Order: sequence, then structure tokens, then C-alpha cells
Amino acid sequence: MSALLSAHGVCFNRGGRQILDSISLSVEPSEVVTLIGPNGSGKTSLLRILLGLEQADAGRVARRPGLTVGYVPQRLTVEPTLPMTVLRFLSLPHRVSRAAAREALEETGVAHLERAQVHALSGGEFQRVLLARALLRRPDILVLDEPAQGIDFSGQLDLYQLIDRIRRQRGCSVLLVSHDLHLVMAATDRVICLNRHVCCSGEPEAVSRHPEYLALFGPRAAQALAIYHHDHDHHHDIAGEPVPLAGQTENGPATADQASREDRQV
Ligand SMILES: Nc1ncnc2c1ncn2[C@@H]1O[C@H](COP(=O)(O)OP(=O)(O)OP(=O)(O)O)[C@@H](O)[C@H]1O
Repeated sequence: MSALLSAHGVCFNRGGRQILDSISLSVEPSEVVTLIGPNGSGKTSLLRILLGLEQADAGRVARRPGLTVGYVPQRLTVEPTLPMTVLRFLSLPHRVSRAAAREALEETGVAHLERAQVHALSGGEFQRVLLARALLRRPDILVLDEPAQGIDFSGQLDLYQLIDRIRRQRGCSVLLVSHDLHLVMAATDRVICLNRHVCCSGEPEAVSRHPEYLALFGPRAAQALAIYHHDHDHHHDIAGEPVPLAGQTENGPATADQASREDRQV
């Protein structure tokens, strides 16, 4: 089995409602996969099922034997009345050496906060500490549920660049839930658009033109890829298969319209 994580026909019902309907997906080694979808579309539920924290009502989940996951959940509350430094927090529940903790904090750019109180951290600082905590497990895959929530735009950009750098340096996979279409569409290998069922999936460029994506997020969402840098001389269809650009010549764009479209992608 080459996939690190996979779901096959997963259904999930809670409170008398169907939350997930026949979901199939996989995450391959070194791949960045982003789950997008409106509020309540089942993204967190799907992550939790993939990680074995919730049980599917039907279907099957497979994890590669021995898989190590670094999970950053959507919410993690630390009791505000409990004094706890960042270093101590990183040693829960498993003790880690100070050197290892420091190295992880350096990697996420917050080594200067090792003695800070956790409850005094800003949202962006706390997310970086959570990321450091996930890295301490030396994960094969990072599973990040809305890691940039509550962070300002430039902080979000920094955080997604950091995630990209980490996965390049470590060669790990990333499975990400995000609402920040304009940022993640540019930095992901594959997008899965979820709304109880998988509406569409594939390379960002193909998904951004899919009618179900446009129906869910509106025509302006198509511009989420305006800054997407794509050097290929082809498009990809929804299945991810390469499709030549219409009118493409060996020397480049055949039409002014095509040239301007490619300019906008860079
Ligand atoms: N244990 C549960 N009992 C009842 N309803 C649940 C349970 N878990 C999830 N739900 C419901 O399932 C739906 C999907 O929730 P989920 O958190 O997976 O969505 P999401 O796509 O991650 O949403 P958001 O983008 O707002 O974080 C929601 O309507 C939620 O209320």
C-alpha cells in the first residue's frame, strides 16, 4: 500500500443527520492535500475518522502500518488558571528533552518563547507552538485543522510558507483543512472540496474551475488562483490527468487571451 492514509466509502451520521456520505480519498507520501468546504461540511469529522478518533458508520479507513501522525486540532484549550511554560507544554503527555523542544521551536520560529506562559501567547504564536509539538513526534504526516484561524493576513502567509518549508525539508505529507483559499490553493498538490460528499477533487487549477466549487464558494473564488504559479504547458482535468492547453504551440501561448491568462497565473 503506497498511501499513508485512505478512506473508502466512509459514511458518518450524528444527531440523526448524515454528516459524511461515501467519502473516498487518500494521501500519498510527500503529498500536500487540502480539504476545503463550507462551515459544517464535515471536514473536522473526516480528519477525526481518518485518525481513528471517531468511528465511521460505514466504509473503511486504512493507515499505513507504523504511521506517525503530527496532529494540530482545530481547538485546543489550555486551562488559563494553570501556570505552564511552553517548554512544559511540549513535554505533555510525553516528556521530551529540552534540546529537542528547542529544536522544534526553532524550526517553527518561536524559540524565544520557550519560557513564556502558554496562556499569554498570541493566536499566531500558539499555532506555531502547536506545530512544534506535532513535529516532536517526527511525523510521516502532519494533519492540520485550520492552522491559521484567528491569524491576520500576513501572519497566515508566514504560517503557510513555514508549513511548506517544513514539508520540503522533512519530506513529510500534509493533510490540511483550510478556509484560506487564496493562500492554500497556491501551495497544495491536491484539493478535495467537501460538502458532506466529495464535490470535486484534483489539482487546484482544475478544482477552481469546477462548477460545484464555484457554486459553493462563488465566482470570486475562481480568483483564488490568481497568484498561483503554474509553469506547466498543460492543464489537468478533474481526475488530475494532463490535458494540453487549447491552441498551445511549441513556442508558447497561441493567443493573446491565453497569454494574458497565463500572466495572471504568475
Ligand atoms: N458528535 C456530533 N454530534 C452531533 N453533530 C455533530 C457531531 N460531530 C459533528 N457534528 C455536526 O456535523 C457537522 C459537520 O461538523 P464538522 O466540524 O465536521 O464540520 P467542518 O466542515 O469542520 O466545519 P467548520 O468549517 O465550521 O469547522 C456539523 O453540523 C456538526 O454540528
